Amino acid sequence: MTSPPPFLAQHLPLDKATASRPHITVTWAQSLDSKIAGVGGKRVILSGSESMLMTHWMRTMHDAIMIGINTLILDDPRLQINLLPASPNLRPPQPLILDPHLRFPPSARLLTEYLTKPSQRSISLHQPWIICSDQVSHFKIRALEGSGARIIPVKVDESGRIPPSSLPTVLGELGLRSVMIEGGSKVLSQFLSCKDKREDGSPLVDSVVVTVAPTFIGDGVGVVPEGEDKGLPPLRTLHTETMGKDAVMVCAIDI
Ligand SMILES: NC(=O)C1=CN([C@@H]2O[C@H](COP(=O)(O)OP(=O)(O)OC[C@H]3O[C@@H](n4cnc5c(N)ncnc54)[C@H](OP(=O)(O)O)[C@@H]3O)[C@@H](O)[C@H]2O)C=CC1
Ligand SMILES: Nc1nc(O)c(N)c(N[C@@H]2O[C@H](COP(=O)(O)O)[C@@H](O)[C@H]2O)n1
Repeated sequence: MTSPPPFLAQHLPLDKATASRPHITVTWAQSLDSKIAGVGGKRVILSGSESMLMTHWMRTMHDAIMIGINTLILDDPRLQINLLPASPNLRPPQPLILDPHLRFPPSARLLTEYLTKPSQRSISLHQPWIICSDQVSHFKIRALEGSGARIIPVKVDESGRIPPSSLPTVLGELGLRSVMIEGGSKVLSQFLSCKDKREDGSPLVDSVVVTVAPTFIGDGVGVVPEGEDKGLPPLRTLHTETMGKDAVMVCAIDI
């Protein structure tokens, strides 16, 4: 595959995205029993080669990619596009980590690769940007900045959470026109269940892309955390594609 799967371009209207109305895609890979990881958050490779390649295409189509701090700690991901053909026109997205308390370990691959391969900066490696609570101490912020990450303090609600509905503003201020939210479970469920609409009346999340792998995990991490499956919105299927052994669904929130 030398260009993105046509259904992605067709059903993710990223060309319409602007900094004042960034496109928000929520995406994950799950088993038939709705799990995204094994016991204790052990990473499981669910996507086959075809759907994983599709995920890398989707990464390069977005300005940014966002994960929760637990996923960063458990998976130590690179969030790269190494499965795509080498091309100066294809860039990985800007990594954003949702990390209210600054638990980000300086040993994370996202940071160490950025620091140790300076020739690849701005080409294939981005400085990790960490979105934290504005209640975090300046001392903690300076320490992590000193390790090489960019820290972005934002307003939190009474429970210390960054309200999902504030994401479009945060993205706009950072000059990012689109984000692909890749997980994990807590992040996915919060963004999917956010009932606040955008200023134009549209749902917060524009696109939902789910890879379903024909496998059962059993005990493990669900798509939504246990007990938090209330208030999830109805979805409308825009497209289903078979990719190797997997099924990929593109949906929109139906409100
Ligand atoms: N199959 C797949 O496609 C994917 C699977 N995964 C899997 O998901 C698992 C991790 O999921 P999970 O444990 O739910 O963790 P997450 O990766 O969702 O991270 C959760 C943490 O992120 C912070 N956070 C989340 N939402 C907010 C918010 N609104 N405001 C502020 N902070 C927020 C909190 O940090 P704090 O606790 O500090 O408050 C929270 O505990 C891993 O096992 C990973 O392998 C991950 C991505 C994709
Ligand atoms: N699309 C997809 N399929 C799977 O089977 C997965 N386990 C994931 N996980 C997500 O990808 C991140 C790791 O990606 P890299 O190895 O860095 O490319 C992981 O942290 C999850 O966000 N995704």
